[in-house]
Amino acid sequence: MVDNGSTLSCAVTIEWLNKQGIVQRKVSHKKGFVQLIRDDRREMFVQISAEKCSSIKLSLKGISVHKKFMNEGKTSIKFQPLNCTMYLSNAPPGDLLSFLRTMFVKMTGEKSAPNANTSLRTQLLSSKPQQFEEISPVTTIELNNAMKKATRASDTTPSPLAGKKRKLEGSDRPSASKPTSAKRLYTSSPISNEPLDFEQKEVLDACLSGRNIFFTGSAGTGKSYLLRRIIRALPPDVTVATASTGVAACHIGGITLHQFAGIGNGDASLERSVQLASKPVALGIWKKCKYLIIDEISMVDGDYFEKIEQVARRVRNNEKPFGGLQLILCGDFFQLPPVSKPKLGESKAAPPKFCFKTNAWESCRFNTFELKRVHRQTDDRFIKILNKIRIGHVDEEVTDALMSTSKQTIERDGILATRLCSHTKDADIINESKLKALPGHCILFEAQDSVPGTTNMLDQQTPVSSKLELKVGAQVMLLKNINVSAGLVNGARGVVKSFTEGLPVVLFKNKELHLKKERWVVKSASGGSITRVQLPLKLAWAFSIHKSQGLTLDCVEMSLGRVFEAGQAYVALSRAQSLDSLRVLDFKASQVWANPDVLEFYRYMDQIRIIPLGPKSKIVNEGNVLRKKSAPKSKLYSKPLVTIS
Ligand SMILES: Nc1ncnc2c1ncn2[C@@H]1O[C@H](COP(=O)(O)OP(=O)(O)OP(=O)(O)O)[C@@H](O)[C@H]1O
Ligand SMILES: [Mg+2]
Repeated sequence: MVDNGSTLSCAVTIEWLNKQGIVQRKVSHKKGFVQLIRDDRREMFVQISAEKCSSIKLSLKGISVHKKFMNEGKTSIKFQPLNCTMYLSNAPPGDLLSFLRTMFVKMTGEKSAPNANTSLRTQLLSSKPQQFEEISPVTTIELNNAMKKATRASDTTPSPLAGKKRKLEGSDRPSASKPTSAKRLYTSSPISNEPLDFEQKEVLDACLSGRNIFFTGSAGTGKSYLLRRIIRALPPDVTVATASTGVAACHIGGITLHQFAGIGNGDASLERSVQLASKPVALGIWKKCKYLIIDEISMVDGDYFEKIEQVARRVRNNEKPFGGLQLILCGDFFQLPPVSKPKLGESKAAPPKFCFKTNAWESCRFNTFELKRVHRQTDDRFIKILNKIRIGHVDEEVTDALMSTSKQTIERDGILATRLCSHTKDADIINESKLKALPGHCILFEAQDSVPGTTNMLDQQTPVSSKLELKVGAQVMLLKNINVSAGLVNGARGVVKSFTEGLPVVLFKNKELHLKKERWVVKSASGGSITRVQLPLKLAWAFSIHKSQGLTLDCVEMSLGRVFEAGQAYVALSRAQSLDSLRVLDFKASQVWANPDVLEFYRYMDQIRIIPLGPKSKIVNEGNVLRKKSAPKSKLYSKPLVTIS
């Protein structure tokens, strides 16, 4: 549970060593409870308890903490005077971070505590038994004081939590932009830097209550943002974070659903799929997993979803839905559907089958939530327009607003708009030809991959490619958050101005940045890590709409004449942050439609109130797709169909 930071539930092992360094006593709890407390002299202790065991108190005087793996839910605390070490593992990373921060902040403030100087003699002479109390939550003042002290003392005096080696984490990296673990203790704080809105908090609490959860919401409501927080609130050893596509998986630090399931593309028979999932590595993961998280669920094929549900029950030997796993799914079915390919011998692909149409979905009995507060856009008018487009509703207001963007100048400081294309090939051709047309030589940046033979896999699963060619004048996009407050975030657009020491200098919105290589870590299905080191850039004259799903883009233009999927126009338009940073070249109402199955699904979802389509609507069913033949003008359509509160 996320709390005030003074308690932690995780696996705990404590080892006491003798003078020769040999373990003379060891205590291990798979489900331990660790709490920060202090006695009446205000001395801080950590208390370790577990069911049916007596608790242990260890004084926090003279400790050193190894925090390098805190993001993986692991840390060790060495109690020098007691000659013992406590190993914490499988801790929800967010909780562990709060816990370490509370410990650090409280210990930093300790010297000024009023009772701190009470002499030991007075204490010993006192007839009162030693009293302990819980540590109170960290206040903003305490946090700021601790941060100031840490900054002042940096690099000279070790902090109370400094590890023995005090090696800056990441110093072996080619980039200096990764914060140290000590700095991350403050900056990646789940309370200060990554606030959740009320709706997001509600979903987080529901996820921690053990129920199967599906949360949805329009583009930019912070679904992926919240998912990252949920992942950090769950015990990492038993949590598998996945997404339907490699890039989306990388975005949340996970693997693809296909990698996790280990049954190939799911076309094999159930028996064969069970055999595949029963291979040692795959089986180990299936059995260990307790929480299965899937982002961009709209793109998971229904048949595949059904297959993995059956496989889960078989390999986990448990007849509950998904073999008793807790499922946390997230996505917006009004965005891109599963990619359906023609079956062998057939010329046309079958209409996409969504997960929500399967028995497996039904059996999971999801608690469903809809996030309504949009964070990507702030302009209410644009949000309203996007919400209409989402459900395939185009009226005069929508048409006028989008058509009026067709001639506006959105370019600034030589940064051109990114063209979103309905077909991947078109985007590739535009990028290649524009780069070729620039004067000067190309500089090639090749990725360094930690495991040979993983180039294709890493091309799929990281946003950066193995080979990147750049010239002065190249239009690029930043692929990592470098400095959030300065706007140097994933999706920021820029132009290459020069090269210094072989590395590009890029001008982003009024901000020049000397780029360095960055590291991407991809988890392999067996739990290992594969890394790619590359510049966090990609050519950005054009992108495919499919590749843009999930992104927030600075400055975009699009021609939607050749869109071929329900929701494709919505995905493209909703990447923009405002109408001022968007140019739609040839908008027509016919480019926008929603899938009728999706409309039906949302209509009946508990939390969503959809005003029924009226009899005057000119909505025609074409196969599996709902197309609007003309922009309806009736009064009925002057209201958005989805009520937005
Ligand atoms: N509670 C919040 N406070 C501040 N910013 C937020 C919050 N939630 C989300 N954001 C920001 O809003 C933007 C959109 O978030 P995110 O990409 O998670 O949305 P999404 O719902 O996953 O969108 P899409 O459906 O397009 O994938 C991001 O820049 C994110 O950092
Ligand atoms: Mg998202």
